[in-house]
Amino acid sequence: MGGEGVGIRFCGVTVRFGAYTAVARVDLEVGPGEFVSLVGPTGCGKSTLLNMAAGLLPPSEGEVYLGGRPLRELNREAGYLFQQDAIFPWKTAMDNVAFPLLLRGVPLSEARARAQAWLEKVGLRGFSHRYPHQLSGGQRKRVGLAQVLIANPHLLLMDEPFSALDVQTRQLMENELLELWQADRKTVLFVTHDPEEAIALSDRVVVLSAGPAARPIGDFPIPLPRPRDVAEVRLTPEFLRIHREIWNLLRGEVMRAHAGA
Ligand SMILES: Nc1ncnc2c1ncn2[C@@H]1O[C@H](COP(=O)(O)OP(=O)(O)OP(=O)(O)O)[C@@H](O)[C@H]1O
Repeated sequence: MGGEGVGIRFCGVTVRFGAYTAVARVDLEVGPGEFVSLVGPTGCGKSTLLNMAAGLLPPSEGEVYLGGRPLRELNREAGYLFQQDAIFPWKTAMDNVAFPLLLRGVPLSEARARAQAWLEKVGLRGFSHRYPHQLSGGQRKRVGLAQVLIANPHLLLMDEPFSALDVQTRQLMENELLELWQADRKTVLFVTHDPEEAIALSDRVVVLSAGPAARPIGDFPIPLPRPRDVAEVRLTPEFLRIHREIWNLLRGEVMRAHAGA
């Protein structure tokens, strides 16, 4: 697969839901091929920003640019992975992964061959004929990842994709994601409430303030060497230093969010 990442930029973006201002005057840029995580207290607007990047939600004010062009419709260069599984229960793993290709008119036999290759890349060789209910949570997540990546998106939007998994499975999936990402450097915007996950994965971690009118209040470069093992990197002094800095900023916002809830 080819396809480097495409950059995305939020420029003075404000989103209102009726009288409620969710995010206000957000300026945020994710460069081509960069892996950026958004962390912030619950309800601060992380999913709102992802939905804008997906072109599902227009800003009330400001503009979102995709590769330098204003994004005014559904973002067809983006692949979206949610916390909940979005795979079809009535299709096998193979047909779930082949589905985006069939939508594009790729013939069935070719789509299935490419789906099989992707199932192997995400560690599901031998599981292609299973239905989602015959797979574990981690395996279903792998099917979802293959289904998104087979469409070769230039931008990956991930909304707490691994938060429902147990710790070991989650770390395996995080390492696999990093490996796949290193292979062709798609742009990634990753939402998580967990600063440790954000630091272990990212090139930069952006901290959002509590809502209403949330906005970025910290932007931390993560100079940890790659390739990374997400479990091992957490034990390094550099990781702990960055974690302390981010948590010092985040803690106050988490408390503000709870006080306002
Ligand atoms: N369609 C909507 N109508 C009204 N309010 C909304 C809508 N979507 C989101 N909101 C509000 O906007 C704010 C931001 O929501 P969003 O889902 O982006 O937060 P989040 O940071 O992703 O939260 P969490 O970490 O809990 O998933 C919240 O207060 C939410 O209640």
